[in-house]
Amino acid sequence: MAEVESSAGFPSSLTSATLPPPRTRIFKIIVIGDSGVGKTCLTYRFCAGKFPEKTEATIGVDFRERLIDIDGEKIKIQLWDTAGQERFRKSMVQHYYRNVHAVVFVYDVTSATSFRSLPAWIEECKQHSLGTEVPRILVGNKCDLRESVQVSTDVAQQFADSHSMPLFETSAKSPSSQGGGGSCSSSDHVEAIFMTVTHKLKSQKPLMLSQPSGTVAGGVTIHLDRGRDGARGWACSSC
Ligand SMILES: Nc1nc2c(ncn2[C@@H]2O[C@H](COP(=O)(O)OP(=O)(O)OP(=O)(O)O)[C@@H](O)[C@H]2O)c(=O)[nH]1
Repeated sequence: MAEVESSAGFPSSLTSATLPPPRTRIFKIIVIGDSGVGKTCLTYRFCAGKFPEKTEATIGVDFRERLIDIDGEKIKIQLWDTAGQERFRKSMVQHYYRNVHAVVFVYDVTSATSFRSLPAWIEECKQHSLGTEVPRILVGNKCDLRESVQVSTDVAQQFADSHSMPLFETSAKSPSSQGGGGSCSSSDHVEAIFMTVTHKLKSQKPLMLSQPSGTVAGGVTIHLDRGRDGARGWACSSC
C-alpha cells in the first residue's frame, strides 16, 4: 500500500532504454493525541532535526515529510500532525484518515488526562478502519520533565501491551533524544522512533502512487536490531 514515485536524474539514454526509473516508496504516518502533548514538536524534531522555538495549536492538520535511505532504498515519510483540539479537527478528520500506513499515538507523560484519552483516540482510529492490522505505536512525550511525571512507565507499558503496541518514552525537547546526552538519558530517540516505524512498514507489502521526486532533503541509513527491552517491540540500533 505504500506510495511510489519515479525519479529523474539519469542520462536519458539509460532512463528510457535500459534502466527502470528508481522508485521511492511513500509512507503516510498520522500522529494523534490530545492537544498539547507535543505532536507538532515530535514531527518537527524528526523532519527538521530540532525542537521548534514556538508552536501554536494545530488547526486541521500539518504535514511534514522527510526522505530517508534504508538499506539503499529511498523512502519518503509523510508525517501528518493532526490537531488535538476537537474544534480544529472536525473538518479535516475524513482527509487524514485516508490511506494511512501507520499510526503514532502520543500522550504527555506529565498529563494523566492525555493518557486517559488514549482509548478514545484508538476508538476513533477503529471507526476509520485503522485497527490492529495497521502498525501502531504508543509514544509518551516530555520525559525531560522528570519531576512532573504522572504516567509511570509500568502503567504505560501495560496499556501498550494490552493494545499490542510497542511503547516509546521520549522527549521532543531534550538533546538526548537525538543521542547527545542530557537530562532524559533513558528516553528513546525521536529519530529512532520514526525510523522504527518506517522499517516496519518497509518490510510490509508496498502500496503505490506517483509523485515528482527530489522535493525533500535529508537522509540517513539505519539498521534495525532488537530493542533494549524486548517487550517494547522494534527498536533502532544505530540511531
Ligand atoms: N518540556 C517539554 N515540552 C514539550 C515537549 N514537546 C512539546 N513540548 C511543549 O508542549 C507544548 C505543546 O506542544 P505541541 O507540539 O504544539 O503540541 P500538539 O500536540 O501539537 O498540540 P495541538 O496542535 O494543539 O494538538 C509546547 O509549548 C511545546 O513547547 C517536550 O518533549 N518537552
